[in-house]
Amino acid sequence: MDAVFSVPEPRNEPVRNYEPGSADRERLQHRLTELAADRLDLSMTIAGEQRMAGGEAIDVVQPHRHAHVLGVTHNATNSDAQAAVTAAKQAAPMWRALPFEERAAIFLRAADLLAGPWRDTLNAATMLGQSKTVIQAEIDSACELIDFLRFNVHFARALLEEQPISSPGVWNRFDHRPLEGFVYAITPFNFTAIAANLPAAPALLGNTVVWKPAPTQQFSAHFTMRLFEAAGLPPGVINMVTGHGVEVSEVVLADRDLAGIHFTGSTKVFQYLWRTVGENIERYRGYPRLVGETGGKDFVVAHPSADVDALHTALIRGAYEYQGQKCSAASRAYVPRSLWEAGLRDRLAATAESLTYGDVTDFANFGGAVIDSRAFARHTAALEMIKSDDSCRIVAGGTADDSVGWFVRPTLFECTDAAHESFTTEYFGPILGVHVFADDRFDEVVAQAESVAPYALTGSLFATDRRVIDSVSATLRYAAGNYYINDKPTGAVVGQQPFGGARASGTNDKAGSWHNLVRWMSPRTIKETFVPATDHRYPHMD
Ligand SMILES: NC(=O)c1ccc[n+]([C@@H]2O[C@H](COP(=O)([O-])OP(=O)(O)OC[C@H]3O[C@@H](n4cnc5c(N)ncnc54)[C@H](O)[C@@H]3O)[C@@H](O)[C@H]2O)c1
Ligand SMILES: N[C@@H](CCC=O)C(=O)O
Repeated sequence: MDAVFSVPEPRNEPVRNYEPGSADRERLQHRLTELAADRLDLSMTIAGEQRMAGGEAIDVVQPHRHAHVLGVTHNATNSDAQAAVTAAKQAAPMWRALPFEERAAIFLRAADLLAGPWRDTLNAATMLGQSKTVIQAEIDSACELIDFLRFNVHFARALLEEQPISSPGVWNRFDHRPLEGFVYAITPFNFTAIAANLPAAPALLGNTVVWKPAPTQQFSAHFTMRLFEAAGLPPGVINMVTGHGVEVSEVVLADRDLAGIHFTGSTKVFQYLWRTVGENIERYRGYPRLVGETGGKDFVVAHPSADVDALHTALIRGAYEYQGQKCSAASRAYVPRSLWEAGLRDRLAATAESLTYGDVTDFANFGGAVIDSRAFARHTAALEMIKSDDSCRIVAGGTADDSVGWFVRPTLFECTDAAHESFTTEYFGPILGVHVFADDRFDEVVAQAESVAPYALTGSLFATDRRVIDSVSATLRYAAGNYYINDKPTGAVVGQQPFGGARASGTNDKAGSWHNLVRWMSPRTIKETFVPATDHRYPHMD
């Protein structure tokens, strides 16, 4: 077709409420029951074929009811990884030859399928497999993923329009090529939307992908792959391998055609990937693009002028929604003594104690369980360390119970030592430390908070004094890639608050924005001269 297409204008997908008695709630409950009754084979998908990986079996369970197995997956072996790499390379010429509009249509169709008939499936799978409440699943596996798919098309279309200027007699053009080779997408357990976006964004731009989801997210990843297929994604474009990834990386990171890594997860794993790519650098055809969004130690700083009601809600939601398992979760707060002792401490403690964590299929619960036994052990160790340290004092929670599910109570503790390891280490659970300071030490506390942790992902300032907002925002300019004024540090919306952090938190390539998409293109500059020179001499030579 000869046309310069425009693409549909994206709008953020409205969040549904699932109130008691609503049709949305009834349908979702039905799907929850259906999915919980199954025990799926959670296979790989390579060149469009589903087959079980060759390594040891891994049970995928409900974290809030760990005896309930949702499905079984297997660790991918070296030869499974090799098959996925081969499939990605074989599909590349077909996929990159397809016009952008055809590729975009597949992802726009996936968005519409997810907004409609697939919504309950992805939400139910995310609730059961990752222990998200209905609202946490809805903002992730429905709205954020729909937004990623639609906004990526919009931003990619704008990037394709970027063209150089031309002088008389010459036509200069950019050919926005996909990368030469394949992309390795490695994704975390905690967001179904991130897991889907990491392979989808490079694929939209014409790259083929080897995708390795987290085993603890494999249940919703399985349905995500089916969604892409239902939308018309050709075989081999996204090849999903299962398991822990160690053997997959042995093959993928050594492959000459590795063109990029799209990673979200812990800082430690990203540093391993970066280091290994560095060690292998002479093997590759080019320089692999390394995009990684990683851990955080996200802060809330309160000024004495802060609105206490807003601060209270932001701390509770920011720290305890999804059991503190958002990379953006508030895990350290700095609160002036005047606010703390005038009632904020008691109020926060009472609210934290009142939060119910339980089976997420009971819609009355505020939260579920932490993801697995490894996370549970990390949190219980942190709680023991905090309890045994004289500079810290538990104000609420502090207990955990893994008899039915991996439950860690919402925990609030005070710590007099603002450099304590609990203010620098990411635990990734519902554990919030508060450093209470004399009001006249505010500037000193902000300066210390700015760089005490190695991360720079999200952070919030609560203040009503405009001069304070101005000066603190300047001091904290590099302390967070997503910085909030009078709001919680979680809940970024695609297109509105492009997400990502710097320092140890990642490469800050802002998922769901053109900043990220541009990493998956390798422009070729074309100069065409209409009437080329026919004499090699210059006028000054006459
Ligand atoms: N900055 C962000 O946008 C963002 C978003 C979500 C999560 N996170 C971070 O992710 C972490 C939690 O997620 P997680 O527990 O899934 O992280 P993780 O680092 O343990 O795992 C991430 C992925 O890497 C895989 N992996 C581990 N070793 C590997 C290897 N050698 N080769 C290939 N793959 C390998 C895992 O199986 C998983 O798929 C937290 O640190 C959190 O802050 C960051
Ligand atoms: N984008 C999400 C966090 C993603 C990481 O887990 C938020 O803003 O809360």
